[in-house]
Amino acid sequence: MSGREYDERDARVRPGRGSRPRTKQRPEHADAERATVTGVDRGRYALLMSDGSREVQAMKARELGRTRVVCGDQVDIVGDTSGRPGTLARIVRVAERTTVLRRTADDTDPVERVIVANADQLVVVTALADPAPRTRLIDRCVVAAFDAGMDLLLCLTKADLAEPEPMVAMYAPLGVRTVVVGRRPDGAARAIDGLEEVRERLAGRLSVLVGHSGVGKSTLVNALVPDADRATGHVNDVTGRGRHTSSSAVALRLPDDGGWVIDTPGVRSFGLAHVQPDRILAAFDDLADVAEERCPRGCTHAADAPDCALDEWVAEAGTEPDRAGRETRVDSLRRLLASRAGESDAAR
Ligand SMILES: Nc1nc2c(ncn2[C@@H]2O[C@H](COP(=O)(O)OP(=O)(O)OP(=O)(O)O)[C@@H](O)[C@H]2O)c(=O)[nH]1
Repeated sequence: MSGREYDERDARVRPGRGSRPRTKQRPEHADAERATVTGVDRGRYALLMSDGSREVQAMKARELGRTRVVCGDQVDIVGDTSGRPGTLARIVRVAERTTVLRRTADDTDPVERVIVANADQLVVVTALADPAPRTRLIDRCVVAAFDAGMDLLLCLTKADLAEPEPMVAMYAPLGVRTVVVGRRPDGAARAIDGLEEVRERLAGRLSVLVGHSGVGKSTLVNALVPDADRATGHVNDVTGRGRHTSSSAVALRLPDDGGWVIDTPGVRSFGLAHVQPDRILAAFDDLADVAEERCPRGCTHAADAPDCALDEWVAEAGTEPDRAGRETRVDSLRRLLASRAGESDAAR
């Protein structure tokens, strides 16, 4: 027996579930380090530390709940950030995104999901021939880029097979910048004319590449990033889950600090259902003014819209070149409005 009296210090209280004090504040993780997401595969993330020092594999911390983490995201990580084989860090924060690009909803997944974050340029790769250019994807990309606040670059490939002028002329009225590449006559696999200009356009930016199968996107990526096969942000075999699936996005760093490209294999278009037609019209400020002042209420501005003032505006042009210029602008707007509505090339 001790010589002192019992007091509350002697009472051992085991708090029940309900009374356990819970921190309302999430832990701050002041020691977290910043990294860029370069690849995603079923709950595992490939990251590159912001200082470029090492690649790290990570998983999402539980506290992030259902927050999606996508390629291009800036994240804060804790835990084992050594990047040594077999280690997994934890992602505890996702930085606010400057832009998001959404994949189109499809039959297997009716939800439009964010697939890339923080990209500032959308590069639509289109062959001038073999396969013949299809404008629908380009038009949809123009809308997606405008809506996401990204620049659009049209990269025309296979210039050795067809002249680029008609395509360049078609997109110039929309303010779309174009680069043209093609295989050199000597035919060497990685010898591509125009590659330097592409590099200049990509320098210092985070660009997303999109294109139909067979347009030469892989050829371009391999020429830009000579070790692309190794440099892909694939998730390694920490868990035996294997490589990224072919449809997930992968971020690649261009040599000599030349920027980043995100390749989106299997992603052929982007969701536009959330883009309001007014937002598309707003991209054409001259037409938006006319529409606001003179179109009937609820006008769709489509080619078959009754009393759409844009047709009058074209007819009013004083000179022939002026008229042709106005007509091209109106046609472009209508093409984009139709592409948002999901009309096919054939339907138009
Ligand atoms: N003539 C010519 N052929 C090219 C050029 N670039 C690529 N090709 C060929 O076009 C075919 C398709 O090229 P890829 O780079 O595999 O095309 P991709 O867009 O990556 O296609 P997927 O892998 O299906 O997504 C290949 O046979 C290439 O050799 C070019 O500039 N000129």
